[in-house]
Amino acid sequence: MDAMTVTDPADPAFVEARRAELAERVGPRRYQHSLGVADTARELARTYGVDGEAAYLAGLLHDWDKGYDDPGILARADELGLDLPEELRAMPRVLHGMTAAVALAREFPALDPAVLQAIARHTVGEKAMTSLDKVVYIADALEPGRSGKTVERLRARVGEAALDELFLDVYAYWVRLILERRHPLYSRTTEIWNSYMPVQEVFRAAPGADPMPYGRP
Ligand SMILES: Nc1ncnc2c1ncn2[C@@H]1O[C@H](COP(=O)(O)OP(=O)(O)O)[C@@H](O)[C@H]1O
Repeated sequence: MDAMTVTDPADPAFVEARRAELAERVGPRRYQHSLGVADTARELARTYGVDGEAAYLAGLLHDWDKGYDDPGILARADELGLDLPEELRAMPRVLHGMTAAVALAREFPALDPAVLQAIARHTVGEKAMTSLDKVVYIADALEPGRSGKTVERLRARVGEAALDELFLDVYAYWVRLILERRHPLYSRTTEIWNSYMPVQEVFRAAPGADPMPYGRP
């Protein structure tokens, strides 16, 4: 029997079947990246008390739809019935996680919704990310194939920093990269970032203080 015909996630052969299929869906570099994200997600899961097998599977499948080019991913989104705002239609590179989650749910209905959600959220994130979502998001940036000083500094924080802190550090790193590359930034990114910020303490001046202490020439 062809290994790829194993479609039940409860079957121990399911992961191997999807690995084989992924190797045909994406190029060799992207396949290696996916294996790296899967392994890194499993390690992060162990460190931060998350389900390791769910993390591995979400990491393995996060780039399931990365083989499509820009017109291809838009056609895929339409075929899957995703209702995309104009802004996202103009940013086809951010769509592959969202389409993958919907496509995988359709093809493998028994797949854990928590795994699908982590896949959907791995590119632009979301408010109220679960620990599994965060682990996959971080693993995407820190897998062994990624290099650079900032990546190394972030990697060194694994296990030292709390998961929430590490997630925000990686998120901030990605946003900086997008700005440095002069790429457009998805408008919800600010809203998502702000949702993780603590409520700011409001500074109140003493009664009778100069109302414009910083504004006077
Ligand atoms: N908030 C964002 N706004 C706009 N583009 C983004 C945002 N986050 C990620 N991207 C871009 O989406 C693309 C895919 O990112 P990602 O899914 O993290 O990579 P990969 O799937 O290759 O591991 C990249 O070009 C990245 O810069």
